Amino acid sequence: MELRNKRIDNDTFYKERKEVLASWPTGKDVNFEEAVEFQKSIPEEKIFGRKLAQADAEGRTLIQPRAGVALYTEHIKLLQFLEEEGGADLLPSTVDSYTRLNRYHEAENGIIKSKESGRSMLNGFPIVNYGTKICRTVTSALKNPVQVRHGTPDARLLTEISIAGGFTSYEGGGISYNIPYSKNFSLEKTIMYWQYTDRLVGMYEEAGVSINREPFGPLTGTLIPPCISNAVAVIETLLAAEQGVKDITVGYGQCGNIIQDVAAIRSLRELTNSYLKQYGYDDVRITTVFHQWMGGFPQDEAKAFGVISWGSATAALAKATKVIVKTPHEAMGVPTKEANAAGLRATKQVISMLRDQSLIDIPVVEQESDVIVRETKCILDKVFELGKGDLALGTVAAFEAGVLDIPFAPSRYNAGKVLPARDDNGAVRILDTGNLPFTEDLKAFHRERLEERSRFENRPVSFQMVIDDVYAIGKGFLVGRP
Ligand SMILES: CCC[C@H]1O[C@@H](n2cnc3c(N)ncnc32)[C@H](O)[C@@H]1O
Repeated sequence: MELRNKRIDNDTFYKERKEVLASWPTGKDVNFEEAVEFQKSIPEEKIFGRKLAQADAEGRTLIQPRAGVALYTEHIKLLQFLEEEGGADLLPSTVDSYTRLNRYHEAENGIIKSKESGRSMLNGFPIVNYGTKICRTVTSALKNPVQVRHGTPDARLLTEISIAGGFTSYEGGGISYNIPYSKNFSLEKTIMYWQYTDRLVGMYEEAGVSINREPFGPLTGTLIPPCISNAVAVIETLLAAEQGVKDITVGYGQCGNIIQDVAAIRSLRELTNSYLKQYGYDDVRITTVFHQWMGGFPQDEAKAFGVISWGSATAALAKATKVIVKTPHEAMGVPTKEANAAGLRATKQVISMLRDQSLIDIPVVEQESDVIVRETKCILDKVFELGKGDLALGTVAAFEAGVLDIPFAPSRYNAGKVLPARDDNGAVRILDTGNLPFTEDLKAFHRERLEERSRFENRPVSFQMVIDDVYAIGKGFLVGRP
């Protein structure tokens, strides 16, 4: 089948579905009609998109951790602890790395070794190996809505089992789970794989079951200019809407300058809604998610709580619908349930204290947001032009041309020409725009902001600034001063 941004027809979908469900034994337990009935039996308060919509209407920010362990009995205890002791409003199931690479045999071994050793030998929850029934045991044991979080380029089987298993939200996208995660995965292939995922979600929607979708906002999580992550979020939203998805949460990873971060969320919401309207998708509900600091974390737990609280404050002041919470064990690895719950409580404390304040309409945020909107439009207009109106084709062509270019991404399909660096206030600017289709005034804006830093630091604008900014985090700073 040729790549096109066109709704997959039923015959093509069902033919592909046969292969997908046959790719691991647990696929045979998935029955669409039965799964629709199961999803319809899930109580209202556990439908992910409903809880997001309610919070968004009330201007509240919900808190959600990442969490996943190998043994499903332990995974239930972990998630119950996070909602009881952590106060999580929304729950995850973070999938292990083997499953993300479709290496289910190794995930199986991980489960066996975890049983033998009594500890989790996987860095997440192996949904495909457990299958529909055990996933339903997990999702039914919890009070709050549960979302599948992962990083899977080919997530077709994972989607089937996740939704049949009672999860009501699903993260990822054909760009955001490929370019920042993989070296050799063809972008054309992963966009098509994720059109399958979104078509399946569309079919559940048409059967009366609403599943929330969440493109992965932070990308490589390292100095990503908001216009680039916003462009990817809008593209994945439009591709999903074409397949019938109706409930989407667009996301962004904290960069560190609070004005820019608030403006990023404001512009992301504005851009996503305006492009959906422009392309005729009038019935898609949009919410936003802010990811707490995705860069390196201090080992010292007190300092880690400082970073967590700073991200919580930014999420609240940006009026993000949801914030993804880090833990004081971030520098060490998979957190204990106690550390994970502590991160949640610290976050909720700050979110609650700031719930009556907002920075989204202050002039400096509006100005920054306008710049991000203009930059993102330059990129998206070029993407459509390269695709001669077809967004999927335009996306592949845009990466080939470096019109879409994600800093520090491992993928060989990524040009890697764009070089970000922080300005004197720590906002992420673009030192080398590579082939980004910016207007001259936008290029001048970035140059001026970096020259301001150069004057302050008495050194030329150079690649050294990029290196210093990457290393600054480990030293507890944002701007890498000489
Ligand atoms: C792109 C997401 C990276 C983040 O995802 C966290 N993460 C990964 N796996 C788990 C897990 N099994 N439990 C709790 N957090 C987890 C990492 O710490 C990192 O912050």
